[in-house]
Formats: sequence, structure tokens, C-alpha cells
Amino acid sequence: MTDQVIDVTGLRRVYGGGFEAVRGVSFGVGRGELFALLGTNGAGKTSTMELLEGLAAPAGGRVRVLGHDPYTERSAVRPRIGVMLQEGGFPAELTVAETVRMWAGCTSGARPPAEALEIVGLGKRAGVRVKQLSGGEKRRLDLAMALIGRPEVLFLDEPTTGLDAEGRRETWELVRALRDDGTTVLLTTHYLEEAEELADRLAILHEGRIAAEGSVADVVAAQPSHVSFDLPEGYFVGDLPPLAALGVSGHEIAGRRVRLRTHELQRAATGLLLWARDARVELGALDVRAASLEEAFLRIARDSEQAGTEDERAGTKEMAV
Ligand SMILES: Nc1ncnc2c1ncn2[C@@H]1O[C@H](COP(=O)(O)OP(=O)(O)OP(=O)(O)O)[C@@H](O)[C@H]1O
Repeated sequence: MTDQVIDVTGLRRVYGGGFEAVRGVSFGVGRGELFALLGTNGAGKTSTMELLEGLAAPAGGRVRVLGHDPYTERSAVRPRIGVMLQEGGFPAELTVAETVRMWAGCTSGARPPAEALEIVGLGKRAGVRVKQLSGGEKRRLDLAMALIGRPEVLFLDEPTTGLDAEGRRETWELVRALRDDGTTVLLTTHYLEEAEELADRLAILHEGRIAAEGSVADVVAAQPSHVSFDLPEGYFVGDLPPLAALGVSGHEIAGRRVRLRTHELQRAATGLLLWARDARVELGALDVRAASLEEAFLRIARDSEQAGTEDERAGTKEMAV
């Protein structure tokens, strides 16, 4: 049996005005795994994360973190998790060292404050007031606080927002090292590259629902690759070899520009290039593009929007439970 550290089933969150931000989300995270929640603005990442952190009670469904309900059994869960919120909001007048010391004082089994600051690269900034830190340094301080209690499970809500490229890479290395030490990590991010770099598995949230889930490779493999080119003068799509025989599953034409979709990129590209060679023509602005997480992400957002429009047209309406 896998050691399921986070177990979420049919989770729902409804805000005061009746808006349903999380609409039946289910996933699991095993011990030592790094799971990323991706999604567009407003997809429901933070709303989901807060339910897992025990900051609010769900409107429906079930959450277990380390085998406990994080809301009703907060005292059993809180000492074993570390939470990095989107905004830390620490007192501006305290120094970095004072802030960490204060937090360590409220945490059982805390790391020495200096160690926590070293881990996140703020050792040299210990004497600086929080208000004098840069945005990126504040994010690192948030991370130091999340790490202070040596958590088994780390929740990171957009941990690298506001960091420059180097700071982002450093944070990735740190998060990877924590995962390699056995910490289970759940993180939200807007950065697809961050999920590609770090995630063992990920879920793409869209409008409160999981639209895709799996390893990066699984999610990408479900998406088509593309071959685009300009048709040579005097040629039409009908002059190309039969597209189905090239493993092409669909195509679009805009003027002379042709875009082919395929799950067999090598076959499609080879067939097309052999045809061009034999016909002695050049395929203008040829672009051969393997499926990527970015494509998957954009396509999911687009498809869900289309499905939503079709639902509205059909007059279907979701019933509040
Ligand atoms: N306190 C609240 N009251 C009402 N609606 C809220 C509240 N907090 C969030 N929402 C709405 O719930 C939806 C999901 O918000 P949430 O912050 O969870 O998304 P997110 O995926 O984390 O977005 P972002 O990437 O922008 O942080 C949004 O439409 C948001 O406007």
C-alpha cells in the first residue's frame, strides 16, 4: 500500500456570495512526492490549498492530510506541516532574525533560526528589517518560516512569484533537496517551467475542476504535436499526400498556411518532407513542434471554455448540492 500523505475526494469550496470556486476536486499525493497544482488566474489553486492547510472547512468532499482532517483535527496536523502562503505579512519593523526567532519560539522541535535563514540564502540579511527586504527576499523569508518546524508536508503557494531567474532556480534546487530528503511537497504555480522542473505529478485546474492530471509526460502525451508550413505557390492541400496516411489527425488552413495535428510527429514530418523533396518544392516557414506542457495548458483552457459555451447554449445548468 502506498503511503498516501494527502488524500482529497470530491472537494468543494463555496464562498459567501454562493460562488463555487472548487467544484469536486479529487487527487492524492504519496509520501515524498512533489505534486504541482497548475492553473490560470482564478482556477481555484489557492482555494484548494487553503482547504488542505486546514484554514477553511470544505463545503463538500473530504480531505485527509497525514491521515487527519486538517480543519477539525488541526492540532494533529499543524505541527507536521509547513505552509508558505501567497503573502506572508510579517511585522515590517522586526529584523529578519527577530521574525524567525519569534516564529521558532511558537514551534516545537524548531530548527535553529540561523539554520533556517542559511537554507534559504538569507543568512547575511539577518539584521535587516523586514520592510527593507526586496520582494524576492520576502518570499525567501516566507519559505524559511515554512521550513522552521522541519515539516513532513510542505505547502507552497506560488513560492517563486517575484523572484528573478536566479532566485527561482535557487528555490527549485532547495525544494528538490527537501523532496529528496523525503518531504512531501504540494505547490501551486503559474510557471509551467516550474512544474516541468519539479513535479513528479501535476494537476491542471480550470474553473474549479481538474482538467488533466498525471506526470508531465502523461499530460503532454495526451496532446498532439504540430507541423506548420506555407503551401508552395500553385499547390493546394489536396496535392499533399493523404494526411491520414501521414498519421495526421486534423488540420487547419489559413490562406496558404497549413497546420497539421498529429500524435506521430516523426511519421508526419518525414512523410511531408519526402513529398516536398520529390515534388521539388520548398515548404515555407516550416515549423515542427512537439507537444509541450504549455500547449497542453492552453488547449485545456480553450477546450473548457468552448465546452462551457456549448453547455450554456444547450441550457444545461449545474445544480448546487
Ligand atoms: N474570499 C473570496 N470570496 C469570494 N470569491 C473568492 C474569494 N477568494 C477567491 N475567490 C474566487 O474564487 C476563485 C478562485 O480563486 P483562487 O484564489 O483560489 O484562484 P487561484 O487559482 O489561486 O488564482 P491565482 O493564480 O490568481 O492566485 C476566483 O474566481 C476568485 O475570484
